[in-house]
Amino acid sequence: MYFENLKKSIYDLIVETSTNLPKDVRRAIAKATASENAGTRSAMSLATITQNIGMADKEVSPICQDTGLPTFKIKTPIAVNQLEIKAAIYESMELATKNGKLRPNSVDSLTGENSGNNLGAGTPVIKFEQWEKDYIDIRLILKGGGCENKNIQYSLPSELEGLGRAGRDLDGIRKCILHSVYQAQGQGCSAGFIGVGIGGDRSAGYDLAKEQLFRSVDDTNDIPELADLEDYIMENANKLGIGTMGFGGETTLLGCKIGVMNRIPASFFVSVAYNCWAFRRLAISVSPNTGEIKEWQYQEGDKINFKAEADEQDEAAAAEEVITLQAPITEEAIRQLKVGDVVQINGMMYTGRDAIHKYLSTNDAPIDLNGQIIYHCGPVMLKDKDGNWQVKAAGPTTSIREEPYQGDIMKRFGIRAVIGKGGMGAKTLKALEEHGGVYLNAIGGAAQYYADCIKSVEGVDLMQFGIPEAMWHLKVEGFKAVVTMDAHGNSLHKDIEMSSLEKLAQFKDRVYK
Ligand SMILES: O=C(O)C[C@H](O)C(=O)O
Ligand code: SF4
Repeated sequence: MYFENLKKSIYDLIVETSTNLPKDVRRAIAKATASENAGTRSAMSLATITQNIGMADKEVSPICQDTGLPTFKIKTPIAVNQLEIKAAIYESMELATKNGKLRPNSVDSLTGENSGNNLGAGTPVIKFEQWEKDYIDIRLILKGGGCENKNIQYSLPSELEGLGRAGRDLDGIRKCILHSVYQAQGQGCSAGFIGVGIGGDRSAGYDLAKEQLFRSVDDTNDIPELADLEDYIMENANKLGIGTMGFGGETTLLGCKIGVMNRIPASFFVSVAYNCWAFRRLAISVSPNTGEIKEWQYQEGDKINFKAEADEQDEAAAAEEVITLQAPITEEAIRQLKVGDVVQINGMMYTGRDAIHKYLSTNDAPIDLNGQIIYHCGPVMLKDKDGNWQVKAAGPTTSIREEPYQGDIMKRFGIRAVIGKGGMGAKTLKALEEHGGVYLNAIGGAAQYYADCIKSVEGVDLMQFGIPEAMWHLKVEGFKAVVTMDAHGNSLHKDIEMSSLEKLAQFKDRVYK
């Protein structure tokens, strides 16, 4: 019975972590929502984010389609069999994947093959420790790829853009942390949380940074200097004006936790783990006798329940300014759009992310893409009992990874719009101008919100790349996004990057002696 109970406990932990955002994280998001000015793109994004959290609660479905690299941290009393816990984790992971609570996310690094069940070399990550207490503590974090790609490690001393020299002292550490928030821009689905590790070697430094993400958002650091630095960062990183999704705005950072360990004389690392707003981490205390859950962690304080429905008044006000796009779209219609416009899409869109872009750069498209829309998205899909595909979660992925291919592919196939998040670079911007195309920024992490806009799955191509990477043909209604790069050479991402760099430079002067 112990093993069956243990499996159930771990399964419940996985499902709750993927679908139900912790209370401390909800409070931080609610606070950001209250501080954002009404009518701005950031306020609109936060409204979608909170609605998405409410929808995930209601549907018991993934908050974000990227259920990340599941990482378990486990503490066991001396006599507990750790191999049994590992076996229970593997079985629960497989079941959670089969039930659409996790996206199949484990990919062979050499062949690109998706294992389909979230198991494979190095996945999930499981770390054990022993302790003297009489219960098992199991912590789980589901950290997505977009924010993981924005982690950064500094080796001091270092020259930092906007901030100048960062030396081997508390002030140098301060500069690194501010810089880490700047360099992430909106790409890690800001507003984000950061865990910082000072010291260690390169791997221990990142481990320490990630360990900080297991602290409660509302706790206070035991080390007074670091408690002060955490407050300083929270106050000042929010002056960078990056805002939700990098649209500009008041809140860029939702939490900052800093840990320290010794180093060796020659090395001085500051490692930063960036986590998106979809900060999914929970923990349980489990009985070593029965395998049952004794207690859930991170449950202090009030729980904010966000509504799963849009506010009707807000909707009506927003609808007045929304431009409707229906694919196939003409070049003329695209050239009329400008940065800042809010669009809603009705009709077809086709998913394409890393594998598809690489494929299309040397192969023909499986369908006619002329005038069509590409959506940078790797959804969670499940087959229902009649054999039809159902979309379980479908938010955008970080677009910048497609920068080497995007412009050429748009021109070659006549694609008029791409939807993603975080923006793209100079090469794509130039192609948009030459060819007549737009980049549409969707709200990162809003996987339930967008899944709801998808009315049917009309087909799928290139399934050999696995579920997240295949080309899904989706029929959508009222799919909202913001034009952040237009056909006139304008890019909101470029503008925010420049203005935030200027703001970053205000923090150049020494603060700590
Ligand atoms: O893989 C994804 O679906 C999204 C990823 O987490 C990202 O932020 O780009
Ligand atoms: S899409 Fe955004 S919210 Fe989802 S895992 Fe990636 S960074 Fe996080």
